[in-house]
Amino acid sequence: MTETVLGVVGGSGIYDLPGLEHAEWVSVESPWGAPSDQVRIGRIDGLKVVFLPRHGRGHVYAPSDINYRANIDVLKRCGVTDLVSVSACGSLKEELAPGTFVLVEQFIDRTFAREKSFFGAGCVAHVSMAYPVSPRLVDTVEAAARSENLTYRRGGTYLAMEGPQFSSLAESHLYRSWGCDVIGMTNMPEAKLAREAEICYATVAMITDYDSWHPDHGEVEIQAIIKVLQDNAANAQNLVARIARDIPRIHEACPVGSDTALEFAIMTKPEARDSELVEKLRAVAGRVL
Ligand SMILES: CSC[C@H]1O[C@H](OP(=O)(O)O)[C@H](O)[C@@H]1O
Ligand SMILES: Nc1ncnc2[nH]cnc12
Repeated sequence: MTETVLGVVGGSGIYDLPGLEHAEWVSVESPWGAPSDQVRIGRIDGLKVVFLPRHGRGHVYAPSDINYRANIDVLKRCGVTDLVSVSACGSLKEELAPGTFVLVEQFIDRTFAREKSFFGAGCVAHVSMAYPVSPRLVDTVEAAARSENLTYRRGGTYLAMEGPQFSSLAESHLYRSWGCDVIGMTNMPEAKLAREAEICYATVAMITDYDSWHPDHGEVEIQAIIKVLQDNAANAQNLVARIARDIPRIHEACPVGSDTALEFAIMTKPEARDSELVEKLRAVAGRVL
């Protein structure tokens, strides 16, 4: 029996979580380097909540500069079982207007300049990413979105691009032709690393703009994005608080195996493993090492 610990990664515009009781900023060290910031640890209705601002307070890190491995490692060290990412995203569909919350189901990873795995030479592992989000966690997020009267849609594919520049018109049309629904720069490799760390993951994509494809909306403009983010920050924070109040206090087994992803994933024989890497893996993979 494992007690639920809710992790929240706050994206652009979300640098704190008001409503956390007994909250304090805590430094957590990681063998994977420096995380984006200290974590804010507190309680909501008795539940332990661990918040990490993805870009750091003051928005210090660009998407390619975020140390995703350190971030997931410190969340794991804090006991996080279930992680909700709150992310600003562009819309690739007419019906997903700015202000809509999309509960993402799938990802296409087009990032190319990031460390994407905790594993590698000396300890090789392959986990499944067929179902990257945890449906049970999304159930909780959806119920919370409904209770908060948010405009939301469950399902959708998130295209992760490298950035930091926004897409060209041709790229925007290409991603639409692939059937993608939203576009952002951060949820990969975050979702992959959460899976390797056996943490259930869900993404709340807050639509801030129509990317560059929409004939009536023109190019993406950061001022317009910031305005939508400011208008929606309270909604996002209320949503997280509701999730924290409603999520079951005992972590329920994930139907797609997020919390047991490493069970048979490690290929390298124990005697062939690199002891330094094994030591670094202690928090994320200690259960199976
Ligand atoms: C502020 S627009 C671009 C920026 O916003 C998104 O970040 P996050 O997912 O952390 O909310 C997007 O991925 C870009 O990093
Ligand atoms: N159009 C867009 N492309 C990539 N990331 C975004 N974040 C918010 N809007 C975005």
